[in-house]
Amino acid sequence: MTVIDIPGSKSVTARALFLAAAAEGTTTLLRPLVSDDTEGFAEGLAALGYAVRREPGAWHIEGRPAGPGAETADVYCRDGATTARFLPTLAAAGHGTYRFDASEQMRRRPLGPLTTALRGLGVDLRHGGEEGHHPLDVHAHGVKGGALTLDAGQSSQYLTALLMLGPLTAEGLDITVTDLVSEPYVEITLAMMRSFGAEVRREGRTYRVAPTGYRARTYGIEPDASTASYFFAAAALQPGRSVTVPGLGTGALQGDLAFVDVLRRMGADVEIGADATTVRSTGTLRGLTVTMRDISDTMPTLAAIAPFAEGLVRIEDVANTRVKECDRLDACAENLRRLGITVRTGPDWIEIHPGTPAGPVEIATHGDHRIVMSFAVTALRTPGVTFDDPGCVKKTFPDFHRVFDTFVRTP
Ligand SMILES: O=C(O)C1=C[C@@H](OP(=O)(O)O)[C@@H](O)[C@H](O)C1
Ligand SMILES: C=C(OP(=O)(O)O)C(=O)O
Repeated sequence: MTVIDIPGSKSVTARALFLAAAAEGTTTLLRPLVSDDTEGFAEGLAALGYAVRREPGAWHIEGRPAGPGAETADVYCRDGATTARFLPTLAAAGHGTYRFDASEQMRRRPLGPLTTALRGLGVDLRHGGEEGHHPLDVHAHGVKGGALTLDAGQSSQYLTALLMLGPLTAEGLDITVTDLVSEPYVEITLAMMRSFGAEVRREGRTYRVAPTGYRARTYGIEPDASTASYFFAAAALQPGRSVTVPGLGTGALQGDLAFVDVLRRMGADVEIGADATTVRSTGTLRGLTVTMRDISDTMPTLAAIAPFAEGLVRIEDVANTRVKECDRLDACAENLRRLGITVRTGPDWIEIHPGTPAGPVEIATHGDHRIVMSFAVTALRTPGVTFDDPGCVKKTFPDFHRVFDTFVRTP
């Protein structure tokens, strides 16, 4: 059995950075993810005037409950949607003038429901280009709070940003949600807000957040469950193999651990313990129809092993994967077809037929880390797979290729 240590969760690290920056006191984050997304977040905080000290294995953040220390700042959010959506929301609670911009792809990704909600709360927010997209100018003068309605049907990150803003408002926030994708990510947000001292409760479709502020603490970041999916899939795909990921067990915050339930339905042997998860191949991989609305970051992982299943794999309710680092439904279909696999797609679904992928093929990554990491799993049983941009894994896992190669070579 191979044991793999997976780096820290991107989602947990990003939330922890926000909460630490907003808290009273100094927070230490243990085992934060060190990657383009989270370094971009930390550098964004530093540009806003927060004191962030990064040591190997521990990041220290001095909280500023009144908001950014800088009166003006230019913040580049790189390719990270958590950075691009959470940081302008944090800055809105302070006093100053801040400009936010992001990569070309992040400029294309939507944030209109979030900017509309912030304006509804009285935030003076202007778009430098297209409405509902980066770049943004935030003229911050504190947020009074109140009630708002939000459509989070395209991204749960709008709701997460506003929930985390709630304790920093003068009167608290009531957020009523009309639609919501990726709901388990909101559960991560609620759990982490509470562990930094916030009071938040849910009544039906309404989240009520009290104006408590946050308290600093020492916080341990759990391993990234989406990253773990590549190793779980690789074990399920190869007869005789198994993998154990420590630090992700029944108490894990991240919904993406439920990817192992998909592998179990396909025939893998799965054991979720108190503090570790193990996946073993049984030599069988069945087709299935599965909704991935809650865990759509693992859609490419499943698509990449789908041809090896005995029957059709149909993945449903994943429309929002079209507005991620690339259009992931199209990118998966394009690359599977290059490998000779029959694929059909619709607005929010993909169907992958059984077949034997055949190289040599260069995978078109579209700069998307998950396309690389997913098709690296396909490559385990497909000679001749290469990538046009293998380095784009740096977004969430700069060391992916080395760690994955070691995993492949360790029996
Ligand atoms: O809140 C988060 O940390 C995330 C939420 C999800 O996004 P959407 O809510 O946009 O689906 C997920 O895809 C992303 O990788 C991280
Ligand atoms: C969609 C992703 O990232 P984000 O939305 O945080 O940029 C991802 O990591 O797959």
